[in-house]
Amino acid sequence: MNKKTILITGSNGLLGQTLLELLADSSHEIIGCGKGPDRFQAKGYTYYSLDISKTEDVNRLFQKVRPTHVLHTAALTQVDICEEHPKLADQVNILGTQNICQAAKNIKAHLLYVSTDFIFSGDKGMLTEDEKPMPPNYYGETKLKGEVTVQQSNIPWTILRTVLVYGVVKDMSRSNIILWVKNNLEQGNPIKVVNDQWRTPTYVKDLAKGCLLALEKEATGIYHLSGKDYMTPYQMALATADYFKLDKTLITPTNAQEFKEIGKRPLKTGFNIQKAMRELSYAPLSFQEGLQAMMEDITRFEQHSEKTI
Ligand SMILES: NC(=O)C1=CN([C@@H]2O[C@H](COP(=O)(O)OP(=O)(O)OC[C@H]3O[C@@H](n4cnc5c(N)ncnc54)[C@H](OP(=O)(O)O)[C@@H]3O)[C@@H](O)[C@H]2O)C=CC1
Ligand SMILES: Cc1cn([C@H]2C[C@H](O)[C@@H](COP(=O)(O)OP(=O)(O)O[C@H]3O[C@@H](C)C(=O)[C@@H](O)[C@H]3O)O2)c(=O)[nH]c1=O
Repeated sequence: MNKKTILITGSNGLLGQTLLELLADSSHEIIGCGKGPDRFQAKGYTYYSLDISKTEDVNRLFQKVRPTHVLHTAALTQVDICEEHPKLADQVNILGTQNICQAAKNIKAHLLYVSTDFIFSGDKGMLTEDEKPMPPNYYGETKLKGEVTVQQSNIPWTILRTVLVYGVVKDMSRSNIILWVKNNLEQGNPIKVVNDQWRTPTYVKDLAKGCLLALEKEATGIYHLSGKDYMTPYQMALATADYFKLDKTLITPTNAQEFKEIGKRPLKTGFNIQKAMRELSYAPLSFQEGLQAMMEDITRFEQHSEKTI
């Protein structure tokens, strides 16, 4: 196998830290980069602080480490912040991706860009890769602009779209619905959860494995990498309560009409993952298996933190 130099942007994030964990014993050279200091703090990679919106910094790092493959996960992922602060979203998700694209082009690297179901309108679920994008919020618009930049880059490119990622890593920059449900129910807080949005929730390790399958196979084009169960957040919340043996009566169904979020969420998304299963041998866990795997991750972190106290 030819040795690769894999640079991961946003390596402090949920997906980024999971990738670093899966690549810990890789024979390739692994480069992590993110805003500020390294928050994963483990072995097996070299970390550089990099704000992707700083064009010169991006060029300097790429010229220094000369990655053969770039896994671009960095983004402003808080949908409501993107809606309220569009210029900040532009800086990170549009200019940042332009910077990564140009720097990758200068060294002829293979660019793999992680994108989202939020580029789609929400009129139709279980979407294939050729569905027409129509973003319902500003975050989705910026991620779609990133896709267009990548597709026009004239270097080997891969777009890896995913949906409602859940999981746990050492130091999280944002929560996710499963952790949010679990933590609220453990504290006895009543929660209202929408039952008219539809997703295929994705366990973060499945997503990371899918990204690495595409990278190893040098696959190009667009792939949908998500979970395989088509569910509402309300169903996810009930399943989470059942799994962690928490009080389901604290969960009340609501709908997107009543539950107002600043950035409009698409009603129906969810991905048809047949292409990734066929061409990448992608094989995600079921939601139940994902909860089990996440539980094991949480236990491992709790044991690790007891050791380090
Ligand atoms: N989470 C989800 O449900 C979904 C995510 N995606 C996509 O997957 C990718 C990874 O998401 P996920 O890991 O969940 O999100 P996270 O928010 O956990 O990770 C994103 C990372 O990007 C970093 N980042 C933000 N701005 C910059 C910047 N200017 N320069 C460098 N790094 C920056 C963040 O830094 P910091 O930690 O300092 O904030 C964070 O570590 C994203 O591209 C997202 O659009 C797609 C669909 C669903
Ligand atoms: C906080 C909250 C969320 N929800 C529902 C609404 C929403 O559909 C779902 C997820 O909640 P959030 O709004 O936190 O997640 P959201 O910002 O919708 O997550 C998105 O993140 C970006 C990065 C993506 O790319 C998307 O694929 C998607 O995963 O849970 C409730 O029903 N009640 C609540 O109180």
